[in-house]
Amino acid sequence: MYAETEPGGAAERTAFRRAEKQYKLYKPPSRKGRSKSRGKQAGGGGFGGGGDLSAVVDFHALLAAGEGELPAGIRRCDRAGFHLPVFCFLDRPGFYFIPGALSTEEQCYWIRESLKTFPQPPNRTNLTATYGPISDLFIAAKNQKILVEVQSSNGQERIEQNNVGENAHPGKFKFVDGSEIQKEERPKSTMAAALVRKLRWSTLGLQFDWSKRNYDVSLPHNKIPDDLATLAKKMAVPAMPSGEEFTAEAAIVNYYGPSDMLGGHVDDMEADWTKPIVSISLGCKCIFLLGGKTRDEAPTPMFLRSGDIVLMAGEARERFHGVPRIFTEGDQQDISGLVSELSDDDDRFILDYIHNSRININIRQVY
Ligand SMILES: O=C(O)CCC(=O)C(=O)O
Ligand SMILES: [Fe+2]
Repeated sequence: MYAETEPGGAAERTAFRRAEKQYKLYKPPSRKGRSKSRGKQAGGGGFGGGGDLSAVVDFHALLAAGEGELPAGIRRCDRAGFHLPVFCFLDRPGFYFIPGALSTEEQCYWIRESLKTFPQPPNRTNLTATYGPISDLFIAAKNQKILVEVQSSNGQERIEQNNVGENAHPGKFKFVDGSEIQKEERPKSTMAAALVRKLRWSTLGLQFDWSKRNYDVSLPHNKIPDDLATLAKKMAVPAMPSGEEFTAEAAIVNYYGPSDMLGGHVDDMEADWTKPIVSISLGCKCIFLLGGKTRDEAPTPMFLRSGDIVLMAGEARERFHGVPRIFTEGDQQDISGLVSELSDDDDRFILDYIHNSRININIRQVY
């Protein structure tokens, strides 16, 4: 999603790139090997290397261990009046980690919203450039619809309108039932379920323009949903300048499949860096790298799990960060709470999706 700016060949020249590569290529050890390394996971800062996860900071383990057991460089920075435990790094001011900030029920709610509501026009997604605005993608996927091109680029109708049913939308593509058209009549067609899998991002509120790497205020947009804005305001408190309140104006929702990663980048398109980015993790566990102001500085790796919230404000806004690895295999996802909460038949599609996916909602005050 974030363009790789370094030319080919530069991939491993920096400490950040090396860490990215090492974690991206990490393979879980065999069961025997895994039991040997158990208990080594709550390491301190810095990238230990060696192809294992022993250097990855595990804030859930630190929370369980209690305050006396914190590794050097990590401390609690709970805020009076803020009801959740907060961790931070002594040498990374402006970065805050709130483990387990959301209940399982809240996580399920935001996963549903991320799949059903957030990709709805006028919000744009990575699919918009190819297919135009797509309405009700999630419902279409549940109903096994197919998206077909109904008008070729030269303007000719490909399919008679009366075949299309009620799901027509204004672009050149429409959802149809598989039974409604012959295979040979589908010059360009994709299962709606496959398109849900191809979702990589959606943008809420002020629309971010990835090609210009800036907000395009001329694009039509809805304001951030009230409940998301309220959540962000509440969770931003530990990182806010005292006496000020966070106003959610834009959000990027990232959807990660099994081998997806987010390359190291800095989010610098918002005017006031004293306000945090409020970043919510949902679904499969991942490794998050928090680096320095250049890629030469070795990043600190940490696990992000479903329900964790990270805040990046002030100096932390200038730090490279990224997600080199999500854990979709076997027992590594840490989504057992979600699995039991999503046991209704109605949630089957969501459960199938989240079994090997991660969603991140990061909310920003732009001005
Ligand atoms: O997925 C994440 O946790 C980080 C996302 C991020 O850094 C971004 O969208 O700018
Ligand atoms: Fe970011």
